[in-house]
Amino acid sequence: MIDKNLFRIEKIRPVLIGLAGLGVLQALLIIGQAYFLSYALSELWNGATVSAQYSKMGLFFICFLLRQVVVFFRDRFLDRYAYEQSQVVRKQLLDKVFRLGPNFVQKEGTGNMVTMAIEGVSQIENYLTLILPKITNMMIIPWIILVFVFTQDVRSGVILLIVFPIIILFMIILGYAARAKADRQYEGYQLLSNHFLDSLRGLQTLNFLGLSKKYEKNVYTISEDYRKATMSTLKIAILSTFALDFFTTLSVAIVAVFLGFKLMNGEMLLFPALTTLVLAPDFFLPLRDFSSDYHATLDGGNTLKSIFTIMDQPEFTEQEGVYLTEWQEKDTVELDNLSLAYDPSGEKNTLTDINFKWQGYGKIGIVGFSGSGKSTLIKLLGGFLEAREPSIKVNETNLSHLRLDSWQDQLLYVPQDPYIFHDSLKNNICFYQPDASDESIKQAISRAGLTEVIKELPEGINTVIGDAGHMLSGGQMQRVAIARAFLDEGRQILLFDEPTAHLDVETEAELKQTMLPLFDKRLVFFATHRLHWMKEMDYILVMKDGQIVEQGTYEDLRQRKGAYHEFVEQLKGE
Ligand SMILES: Nc1ncnc2c1ncn2[C@@H]1O[C@H](COP(=O)(O)OP(=O)(O)OP(=O)(O)O)[C@@H](O)[C@H]1O
Repeated sequence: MIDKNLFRIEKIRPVLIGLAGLGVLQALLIIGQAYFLSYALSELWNGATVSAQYSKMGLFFICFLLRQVVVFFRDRFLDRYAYEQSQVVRKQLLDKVFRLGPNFVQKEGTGNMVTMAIEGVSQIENYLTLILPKITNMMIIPWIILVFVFTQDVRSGVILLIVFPIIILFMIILGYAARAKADRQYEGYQLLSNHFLDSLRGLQTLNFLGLSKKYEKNVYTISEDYRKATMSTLKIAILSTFALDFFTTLSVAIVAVFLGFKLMNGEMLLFPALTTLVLAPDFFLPLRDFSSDYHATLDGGNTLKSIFTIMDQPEFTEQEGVYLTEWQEKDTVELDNLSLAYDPSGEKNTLTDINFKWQGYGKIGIVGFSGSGKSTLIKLLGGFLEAREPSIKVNETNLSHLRLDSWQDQLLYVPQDPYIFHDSLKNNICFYQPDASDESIKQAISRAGLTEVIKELPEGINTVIGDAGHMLSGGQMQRVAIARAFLDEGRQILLFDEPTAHLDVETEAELKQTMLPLFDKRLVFFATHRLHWMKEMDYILVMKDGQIVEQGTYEDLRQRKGAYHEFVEQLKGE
């Protein structure tokens, strides 16, 4: 019944112990309330004066007030604790997602990740605030009350004791049903989040293809499924609340009937009978509280479970103490029979038996058909992916991945679709070099062929671009990424993944002239379909089905008439 994931929340144990202490205090105050109220009423019944009952009534009110004060301060503390811990969970989640890298986000879905980190974390806050006091109260208060009831009337105690497990059994059965429904609802929620974001992103394409109407239906169906799952969870929730209310009311009524008979038969005095009767609803109250909020917390519990499942995802192998010095002429990098899979637990490799060695600076071209593994190789070199074995050798160091600050700080990565932040064009260009001088920014802009583009922007270089800002074309975005590269001359290792795929031939030819000098005295990996770049490369890797099928200099490959030649001929034929 208690969610194991709760124990993974920071400082939860002292909080639970504190809540248990408050539970004991509340139970004593409940008993105090019932005791003094019943005492005063039975004295009045026996003919005592009202004024003689002031002290008992005063004690009753003190117990009552203290109980409210305890609950008030407990809830205030829990609100703060739940807020703080939900922020901690959010931070842990984001740190973990950063460590797991972009492939993980791709696999899980960006929409799902975003809702989990924003709305999901609020659900966790709600979950903690509701569930923690309910659990501790349920485990403590009824038992203390029960012990007291036994001291007053054994038969009533026995009735309460028998009914308690029956209600728990009902709660478990209905709870399982509700959980199954809530799990389905949560899956629907994740699907809906991903689907919604994908649809928004793809709206332009869908419109273009004339498919937006058809897709509208798709979105409607998924939303409807989610609505149905929510309604079905609610049905169970309402049913279980009704069942619990019915059983607890029935139990209190049975206790009342037995007490009534005993009173009529003169087997019992009014005071213990009244105390027992007043206490009976409070005996069941924590159980009802727990179960009525249980359904409201299921989504929070599910989010917590999903977040901890992400936290448990295996990370890249720890390579502590490895430090790679700045890349120089003498340095070597070697991939020795390297194999890699996006899903390391699966059999299928994306890259297989990759062998390649390079020393010092140089331009290495990577060519191959779509899906041959070029981007994957670039991502491996960028430290975003891990090989199956430690098959990467940098100088004398054997590594299974290059996610090392000392390596990544030297890198400059220009992907196929560079990410443009919602920020000014200037800040987007200064991404790697926030302190760059205006002069060097201007130079980088000019070399990346962005001068004319900037002239057309309403606020020039200070125009806000990216999502919800001024939109750039694919080619312009690539040029922003290339301008980043021009600006940061300190980085020695450049990784280009189709950096000119969105550019027209003329722009590309212009850019090529300014880009080539950037490659001097650096280690450059350049993946592309545009074969004219290969003439400029010192060495070429030809990839097919995740393997390097041929490698050598441009001249070598041309003369060899092997895989490269075949690739060129096929491209010509297309
Ligand atoms: N994130 C991913 N998860 C699982 N498989 C992936 C992922 N990214 C790529 N793949 C698979 O890995 C293989 C190689 O893809 P990769 O993107 O490296 O090819 P590529 O040669 O760069 O293609 P392109 O020229 O079209 O960019 C493909 O079969 C692709 O489906």
